[in-house]
Amino acid sequence: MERVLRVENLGKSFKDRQIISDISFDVHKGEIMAVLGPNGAGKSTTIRNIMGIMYPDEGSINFRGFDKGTVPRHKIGYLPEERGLYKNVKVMDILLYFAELKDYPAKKARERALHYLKKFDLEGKEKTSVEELSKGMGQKVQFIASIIHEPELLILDEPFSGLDPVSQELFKEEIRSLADEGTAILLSSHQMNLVEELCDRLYMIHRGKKVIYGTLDDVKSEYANFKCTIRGTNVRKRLEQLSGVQRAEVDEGVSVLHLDRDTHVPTWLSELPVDLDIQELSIDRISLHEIFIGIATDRLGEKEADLIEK
Ligand SMILES: Nc1ncnc2c1ncn2[C@@H]1O[C@H](COP(=O)(O)OP(=O)(O)OP(=O)(O)O)[C@@H](O)[C@H]1O
Repeated sequence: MERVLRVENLGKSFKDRQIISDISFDVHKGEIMAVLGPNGAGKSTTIRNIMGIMYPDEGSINFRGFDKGTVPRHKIGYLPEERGLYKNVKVMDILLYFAELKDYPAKKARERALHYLKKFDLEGKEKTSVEELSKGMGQKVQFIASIIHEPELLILDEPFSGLDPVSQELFKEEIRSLADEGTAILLSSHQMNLVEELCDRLYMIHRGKKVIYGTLDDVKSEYANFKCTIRGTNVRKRLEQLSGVQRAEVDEGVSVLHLDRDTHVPTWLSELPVDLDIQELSIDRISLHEIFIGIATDRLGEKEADLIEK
C-alpha cells in the first residue's frame, strides 16, 4: 500500500509533563485510519504535531515526497477540533478563500463548492453569512472547506462531534467515498460505533502511549474476546465460578459472561452445567466500544493490551 504519511516515535511534553511518547504509525493512500483514545489521551496533541501547529520534542513526521518535518499544506485538508469560521463572511466566499489559500483554481473550487453544498443539504446557502448557520451547518461548511482543494491527506479531529445522526451518516458516507477515491484519511474519535463502521485500521492511545495498532479485523479477532449472553434466572456468583469466565454481569434475567481470551467456544458450550436456566443464548465478540472501555478503565491490564502491539 502506498504510504502518504509516516509518524515516527513522536514525543511531546508540556512543562514537565510528558503528554505523548513513542507514537508511530503510517497512513496509506485510500485508507481510513483512526486515532482513538479516551478524553485527554493525546489524540489532538498528536494531530497538532502532524499539522505543524506545535513542534514535537522527539520523533519525526514525513509526508511522501517531502523533506522530513515539512508540512505540505496544499496537499493536506484539516478539520480542527476547535470549530470556527469567520462569522460575517458568506459561505461561498469562505470556501473560495480556503481554496485560494491552497493555490487551488477558483473556477474548479466554485464548482466543487456547489457540488458539496448540494450534497450536504446546503443548496442555496452560498450567500448566507456564516453567523446565520446552525452549529451543524457550520460544521458541514468547515468540512467542505477542508476538502475543497482535493487534498491527498485529510486529517479530521473529532469530525462527528456535535452532529445529529443524519449528519453523522452524511459525513460517514462522504469520508468513505473520499477514501475510495484515493484520499488518505486520518481521523480522531471516541465514538467507537462510528469508527467500527468506518475505519480500516486503528491506533489506540491511552495516557499518551500506544496500546493497540492494527487493522480493525486483526484487532477484533485478536483482542475482542467472546461474550456469552444468557436469558434466564441464574446467580452471578455461580456463573463467575464457571471455567473460562472472567466476569459476569447479571441484570433483570439477562446475564453477560465475559470469556477468557483463549476460549474454544464449542468446548466451553459443551461443558456448561445442565441445570443452568437458559431460555436464550448467544455468543458474540465484544465490540470496539467494549475494548475501548476496558482500556480506558484499565480493566484490560497493560500486559494484555501489549499482546497485540504491532
Ligand atoms: N497547550 C497545552 N498545554 C498544556 N497541556 C496541554 C496542552 N494541550 C494539551 N494539553 C494536555 O495534554 C493532554 C492531552 O490532550 P489532548 O487534547 O491531546 O487529548 P485528546 O486525546 O485529544 O482529548 P479529547 O478527547 O478530550 O479531545 C491533556 O491532559 C491536556 O490537558
